[in-house]
Amino acid sequence: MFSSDDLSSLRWDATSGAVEVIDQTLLPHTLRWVHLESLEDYCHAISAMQVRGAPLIGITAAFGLAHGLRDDSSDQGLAVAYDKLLATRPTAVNLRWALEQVRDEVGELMPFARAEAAWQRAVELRAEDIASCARIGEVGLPLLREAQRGDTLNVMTHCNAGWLATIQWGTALAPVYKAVEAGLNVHVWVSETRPRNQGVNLSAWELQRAGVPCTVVADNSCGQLMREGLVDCVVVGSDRTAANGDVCNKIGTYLKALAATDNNIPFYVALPASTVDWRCDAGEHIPIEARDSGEVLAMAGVDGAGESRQINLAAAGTRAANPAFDVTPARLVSALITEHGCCTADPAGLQALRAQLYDL
Ligand SMILES: CSC[C@@H](O)[C@@H](O)C(=O)COP(=O)(O)O
Repeated sequence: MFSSDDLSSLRWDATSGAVEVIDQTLLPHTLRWVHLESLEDYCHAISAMQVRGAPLIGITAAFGLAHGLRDDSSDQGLAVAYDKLLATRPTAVNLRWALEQVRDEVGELMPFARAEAAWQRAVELRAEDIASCARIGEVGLPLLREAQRGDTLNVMTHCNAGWLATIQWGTALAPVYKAVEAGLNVHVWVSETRPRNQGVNLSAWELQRAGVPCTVVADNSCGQLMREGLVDCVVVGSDRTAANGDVCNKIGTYLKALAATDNNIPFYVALPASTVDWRCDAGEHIPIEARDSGEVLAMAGVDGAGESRQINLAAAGTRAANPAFDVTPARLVSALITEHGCCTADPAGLQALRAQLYDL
């Protein structure tokens, strides 16, 4: 029996040791679960973005490392699987964090005991992620209440930081789901998030599925909506937040933060503590993934008959650049919403969070 309920992005079967994930490259048109049966399957799922979103990337990698240890639990097997998984995507720090959690758990064990211990740790990390995200929702809810100016609470989000990007609840969307649960009249502006379209393909899909009213807009529309007073607050997730409060997130986040600041609109970043990179003192040191230019020059979707199609947008030979993330300076972030409470996005706020985490 697979572990999870309906609204979960990764499920596992305790008896067979199988793991399944939703293939997010097929959404919103097709909901298909794929079995991950080898270390290579896990690496492919992360690098091809069948799974994506910082927390989900981390949990998937944790299960991947456990799977790799089933095949080779020697020191060398552990190192090889760790390195292969770590190389799948560069920006989301949860990948390294989750791999370290598993490696630290099993590294000192005899090889024969490693695979099972790694599996147990991956299962725990999955459960912890669900609890953290639910808590992020609770911590963020009062901020959303405070931001609401009319009958409807209008939240803007970017990319997908909902349950598809985590296991359940999400980060940025967790307070939204909690607000709906609390009976607030919520509407979400979903920016499409070119070039991979996580907003229109994933956030709109999961919000609609949950019955939350939402409207997709082109990325370029967001500043104008803010100027017109149609946005009460912006909430986004993060792939890596530096110890000074600089926030790295999906490309386009920075522009939203600038527009929000210019319009006196709160700009919140929701993230689990595992997304803070304590070894990184400032955003400029965060590696920004450069993805294939084809993602900018072509668009995928389905035609009127429901057939998958990829269409070219540009003339042959057109050059494109595709930085997948940007860094929003801490000064543009109203607050960080974590499972441990809210903190200011500055060295003091992060230091206080760290002290809470490590009992300093
Ligand atoms: C809870 S997810 C926060 C971020 O990981 C999310 O906003 C994002 O940027 C995801 O990027 P992606 O390239 O789709 O993995």
